[in-house]
Amino acid sequence: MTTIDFVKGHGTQNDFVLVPDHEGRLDLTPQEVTFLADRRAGIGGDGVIRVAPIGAAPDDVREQCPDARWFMDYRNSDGSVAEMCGNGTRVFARYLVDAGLERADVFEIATRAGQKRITRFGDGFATDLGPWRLSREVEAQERGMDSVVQVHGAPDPLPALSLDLGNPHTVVALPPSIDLGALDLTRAPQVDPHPEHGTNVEFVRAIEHAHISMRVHERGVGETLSCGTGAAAAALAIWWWGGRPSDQLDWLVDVPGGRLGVQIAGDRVALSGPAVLVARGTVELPDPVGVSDGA
Ligand SMILES: N[C@@H](CCC[C@H](N)C(=O)O)C(=O)O
Repeated sequence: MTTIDFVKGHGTQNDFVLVPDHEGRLDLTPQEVTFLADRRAGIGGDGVIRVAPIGAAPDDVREQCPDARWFMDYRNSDGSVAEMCGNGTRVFARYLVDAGLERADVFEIATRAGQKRITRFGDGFATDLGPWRLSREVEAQERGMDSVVQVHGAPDPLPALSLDLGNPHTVVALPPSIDLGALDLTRAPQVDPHPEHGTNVEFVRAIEHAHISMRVHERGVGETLSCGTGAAAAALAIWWWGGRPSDQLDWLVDVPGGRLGVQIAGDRVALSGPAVLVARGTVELPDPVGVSDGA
């Protein structure tokens, strides 16, 4: 039986189990991740974040992140690895600062989607998510959409735009006839064409100038109460469809778990919002499947 420390935190109720691994010795298996993320049998979270020193990161991550001291090793609750997690970067930053591992107001962290700059911001942190791009540039420019999404609660497939923020997103602007709250996201929306590596799907309703609300179905998780990269993708898609107005670069994105800020700067985008740690303790990891102590 292996006992490990954990810290529980969230950013706008996108919640994570953080696993401090300051020596870089842990290698969490998918089964251990699903156990930690399990809300009944384990601790519970949308994702699991191992806090590892940069020296313990994969070679390609270390090469891309020359100024980072800590690696955010992010996994979805189903045990899959994701390249990026926007809310996760802010909760990871909260952990590093509270633990005294980072003392500056601005510092870099390493992710599988490259180095991200963190800045202290109000009661939370802002993350420069870096460059974003349309996943299928040519078609999207011509038609403003590149796929369709079928979701329970909408009678017909809805046009959508795919964006890459280090991880994949598909954004749907809901027509006025469909209530955002009426969508059934207990089942995964069907995206056509189906992205090879899956996608996070955001459903968006405009509220007013540069202010939207959103629900999300996350790849590897299900519906979550917030998604940071998803909020950035949603603001970017609405901005794109609106003709990229130069006076609409600072966005508010309301999610079921709170409110996020998104700042667009050309081909880069930043995310800001609160990040809190709420609990800490120790947990015994279950024995690996098929291994018993012989008792
Ligand atoms: N909640 C995250 C995104 C987490 C990863 C995502 N589920 C994926 O598989 O890409 C965020 O705040 O960005």
